[in-house]
Amino acid sequence: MTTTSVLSRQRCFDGWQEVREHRSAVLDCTMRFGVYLPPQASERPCPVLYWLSGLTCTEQNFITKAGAQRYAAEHGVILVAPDTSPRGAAVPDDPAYDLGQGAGFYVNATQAPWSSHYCMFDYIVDELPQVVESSVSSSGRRGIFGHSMGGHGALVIALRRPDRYASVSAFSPIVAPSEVPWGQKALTAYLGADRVAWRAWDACEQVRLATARLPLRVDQGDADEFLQTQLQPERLEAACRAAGYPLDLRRHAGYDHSYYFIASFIGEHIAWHAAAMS
Ligand SMILES: N[C@@H](CCC(=O)N[C@@H](CSC=O)C(=O)NCC(=O)O)C(=O)O
Repeated sequence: MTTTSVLSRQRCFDGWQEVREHRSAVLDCTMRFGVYLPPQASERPCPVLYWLSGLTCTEQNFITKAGAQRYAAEHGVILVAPDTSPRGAAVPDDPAYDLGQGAGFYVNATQAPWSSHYCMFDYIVDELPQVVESSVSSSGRRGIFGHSMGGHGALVIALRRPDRYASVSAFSPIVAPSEVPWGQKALTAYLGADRVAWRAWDACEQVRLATARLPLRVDQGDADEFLQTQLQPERLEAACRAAGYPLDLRRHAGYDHSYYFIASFIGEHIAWHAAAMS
C-alpha cells in the first residue's frame, strides 16, 4: 500500500491543481507528480490523461506553463504530470542536462549505475497509474501525451502497450532516438552500446512492430531549434507510411520548441484525447 501526500492544492477553473508525493518502489526513491482534478471529478468518473515532460523538467513545467487546466476542466479530464526521472541524493546523476536526473528518457535502464533506479517505463505504465487511479474517480480510460523527450516516451509507451491507452499524441517528439545525438547518448548510457537493445525504445522501430492502431497525433513547429538535429519527424512519417499506421502530423509555421508552442495547441490535444477516451 503506497502512501501519497498532498504537497500543494490550488483552486483552478473550478477544479483543483495538486502536487503529490509518494515513495516509488519501482524507482526506489521519492517522486512528485502534478494532478489536476477537473470539477466533473467530484461528480462522476473521469478519464486520465498522462503528460510526459522533456529534458530538464520536473512535475512543475507542465502545470505552470502549458495552460492545460482550462481545457481539462472544459472536457472533464484528469491530468497527471510526473517528474522526468528518479530523484534524490542517492540516485545517480550526471552534470550534463541531457543525462541522469531530469533526463530519464522513459526507459528501463539495464546498465550500472543507472539500472538501480532508472525504470521510468515501468513507473509510467504501471506504478503511477496504480497510485493515481486508486485515489481519484477514474473512468478506467487513459491517454498519454508529451513533449520532446516526453513525446518520445509517450510514443514508445503507447506503441508498446496499446492495451493501456485509448490515444497518444506528442509535441515536437524525438521520434528516432537511435539516430540522433540526445537519444544515442542516453541509450548508450542506460542500455549499453549494443544497438539491438535500443530498438525497444525507438518509436520508429516500434511502429514497424505494432499490431494495434491507436489514434496518433503529432504537432511540430517549423522554427524549432532542435528540428533537424534531434527531432526529424519525417522519420516517423516514413515509418508510419511503411507500416500502414495512421499518423496525423501537423506542422506549424513559426513555432519553436518552447512551452509557448505547447500552450498554443494544448487545447486541441486535450479535446482530441477527450473524444478518444470517452
Ligand atoms: N539547451 C536546453 C535544453 C533543455 C530544453 O530545451 N528542454 C525542453 C525540453 S527539450 C527535450 O526534451 C523543456 O521543456 N524545457 C523546460 C521548459 O520549461 O521550457 C538547456 O540547456 O536547458
